[in-house]
Amino acid sequence: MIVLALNAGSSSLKYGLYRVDGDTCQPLFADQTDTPGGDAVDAVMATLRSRSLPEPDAIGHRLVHGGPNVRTHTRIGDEVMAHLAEAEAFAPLHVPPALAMVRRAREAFPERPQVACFDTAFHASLPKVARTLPLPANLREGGIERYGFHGLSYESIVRQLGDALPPRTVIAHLGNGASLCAVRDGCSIDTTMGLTPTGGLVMGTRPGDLDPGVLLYLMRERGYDAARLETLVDRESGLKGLSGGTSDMRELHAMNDDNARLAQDVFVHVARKQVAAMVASLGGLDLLVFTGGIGENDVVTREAIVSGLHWIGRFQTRVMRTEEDEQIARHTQRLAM
Ligand SMILES: Nc1ncnc2c1ncn2[C@@H]1O[C@H](COP(=O)(O)OP(=O)(O)O)[C@@H](O)[C@H]1O
Ligand SMILES: CC(=O)OP(=O)(O)O
Ligand SMILES: [Mg+2]
Repeated sequence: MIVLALNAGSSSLKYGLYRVDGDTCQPLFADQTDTPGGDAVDAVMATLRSRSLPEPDAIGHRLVHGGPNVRTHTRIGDEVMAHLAEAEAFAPLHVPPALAMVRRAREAFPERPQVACFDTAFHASLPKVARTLPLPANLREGGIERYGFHGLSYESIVRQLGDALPPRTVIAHLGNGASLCAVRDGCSIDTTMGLTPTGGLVMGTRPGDLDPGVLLYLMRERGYDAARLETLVDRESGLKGLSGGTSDMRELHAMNDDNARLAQDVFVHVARKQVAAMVASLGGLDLLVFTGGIGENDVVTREAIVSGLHWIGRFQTRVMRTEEDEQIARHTQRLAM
């Protein structure tokens, strides 16, 4: 089966065409553009056709959030579309452009199966104590809890490791968005992101964990409303806010500037501290895996994080390529059959 995998992230659309047959997933073409959204589906199809690549038999979409009601990868029908519309509110940076792509792909290929693959699915195994946010029951019952994200990336690392996966692993997905996952015996038992992909580590444009009092202060004393706060925490904070310019780690390394240095130092400080938190949840550490654009390519940042963790004792470190798109293709083939 030929599968088109569409991975709409916060800052890019990555996509790949795969021939999936049982356990083998052969890449035929992969590329990325910087504008996820409905129009991107037509642009991707034009590129594939211009290269005389085969037409997809099925299309798989990465959805960062499925809301409280959809937490397993699933074939897309009208009922799922209604749940996805609800999920927009939980991840306004990611879900609206991804959903626009689902709508356009369903319109363009009404007869071909479409599959939604969720970042939240891998974290369905979170124990109650890790899932629960310390809020009153009426809010918790409304689905306000820790969902966790980057699940397709974590799944792909667990799959690639296979029998080499030790009992206690921390996976660090460090890209534009960044999070950590504590994996015990192949299952997520803790993770740094929460209800939305804004929490946890310092990211390209998101702050990660922030004293909630900061938001209250900004509302009360500085007149920020919800829309202004959303822009602040989704687009203006993190590495970009700290450096006063770029969210791109490569550019930060190349700059000779105090704020650029501060941005890198805070990124490393928080990542190191949160790795230690994941180790505490696991009760020890056998393997630390780095993945994502920064995790895979940035030896300086990796070494800065690991050099502050030697007190943990003996553990292995590995750098692995995230295969989110292959993971989407595999699920799509399985669910489209
Ligand atoms: N060689 C490199 N050194 C340092 N950072 C890198 C390198 N290559 C990529 N990056 C960083 O990876 C980040 C993008 O990660 P990526 O996983 O591609 O993002 P996305 O979340 O959009 O999928 C950017 O901050 C970029 O600067
Ligand atoms: C969940 C998330 O932050 O995704 P990305 O890293 O693709 O922005
Ligand atoms: Mg990504």
